[in-house]
Amino acid sequence: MSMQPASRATPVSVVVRTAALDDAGSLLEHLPADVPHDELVSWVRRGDGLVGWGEALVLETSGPSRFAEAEAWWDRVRVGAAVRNEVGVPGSGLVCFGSFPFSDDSNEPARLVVPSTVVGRREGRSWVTRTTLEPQLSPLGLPEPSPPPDAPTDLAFADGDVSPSDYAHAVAEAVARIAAGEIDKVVLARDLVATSSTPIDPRWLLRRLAESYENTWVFAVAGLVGATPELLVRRDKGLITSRVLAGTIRRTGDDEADLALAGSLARSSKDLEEHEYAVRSVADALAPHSSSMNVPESPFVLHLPNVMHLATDVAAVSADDASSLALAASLHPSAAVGGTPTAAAVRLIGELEHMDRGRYAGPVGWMDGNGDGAWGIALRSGAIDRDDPRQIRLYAGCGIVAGSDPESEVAESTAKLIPMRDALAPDHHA
Ligand SMILES: C=C(O[C@@H]1C=C(C(=O)O)C=C[C@H]1O)C(=O)O
Repeated sequence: MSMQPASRATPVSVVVRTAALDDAGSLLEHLPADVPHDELVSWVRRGDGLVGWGEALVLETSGPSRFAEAEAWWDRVRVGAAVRNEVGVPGSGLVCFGSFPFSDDSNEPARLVVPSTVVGRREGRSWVTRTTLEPQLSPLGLPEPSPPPDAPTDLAFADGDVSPSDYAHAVAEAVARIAAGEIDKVVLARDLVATSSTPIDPRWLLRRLAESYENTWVFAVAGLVGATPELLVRRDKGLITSRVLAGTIRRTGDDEADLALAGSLARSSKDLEEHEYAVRSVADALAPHSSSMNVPESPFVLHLPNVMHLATDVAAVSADDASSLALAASLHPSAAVGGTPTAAAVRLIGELEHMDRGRYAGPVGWMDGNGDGAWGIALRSGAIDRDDPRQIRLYAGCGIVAGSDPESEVAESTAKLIPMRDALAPDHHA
């Protein structure tokens, strides 16, 4: 591992080799047991995506300039990299993974990492990439499969910095501020701490999440693990896409009742209004970087096992060379996790929320040497404690608008915690 200060002065040199594989099979099953858990990375959806491990290069950065510093660092790595890539699709060749704190003044740094090994799969093509600091004649095969991960043991949950009743109070105060005309929408979150008697293995969580949440991107970067249904931005050659979510309903478990609820969600003026704020914030941020854009007029209902969301897929044609990370930086924080208007909403979060979100609700994802990549919003996730990996902090938040009810928002946040709570639990099949 090597720490690189952010400066444009010198290219960072790495040697990158990508070779095609016949079929990578299940990506998550390649993650090895014998590397430090916080060095495992993942971005997987329905079997496609990238997993990786080991740290060829790492950057830590924080504060308001964290995105700009990450971009500058990536430019230096791109310039200095010697790449041999026989696959040539986005995500092959040089790749970094990253995860950024939500707030400019978080105590937690952003982490960017170029893994030593990445295994990728996209539309029937598979590959492996090795990155080293010196040219090396290392074999480009896959490691022997590791034994499967163990479940956490003796799991216990405790309130985090924001208890459910603290949360209800904060929501009530936010509703008052909205009624006073200070702001239109603010997203408030709370946390929950889970403790196991053994270190929590991200491989366990990733497999469990991927099994149940196929409509999500299952991610891990530096101990932040989750399954997000919300894609902040993807740049794939010239095409930019974003999946915006806002407006939520809890599922009952009864399919027929849930369908009726989905219908009411699609007609609810409170949810449609909340959704509209979120879509507009994304379309406005992408406009300067695109030549044409498609914003569907009305949202669809995205079904997840725990909740349903109003969802809109925005698509645009890239008009400049802004990288996927630069686009993510210009979109963050969208109204889905900040509020409207953005600056006032972020200030109100600082005033009412009483916790450090860390990397929850920040961009998480990957980028390749061409700037293509995908960045999700780190939702439905938890951060494994760096000093005590038996502990994980889970987060969930809700968009508060005029008419939001504190108790319903507590219940909605509880529903949003289900994916991680279930993923931590011992296997129900066993
Ligand atoms: C903030 C979260 O979710 C966001 C808030 C939503 C809402 O309030 O309806 C819906 C999806 C996400 O954009 C979270 O899951 O923690």
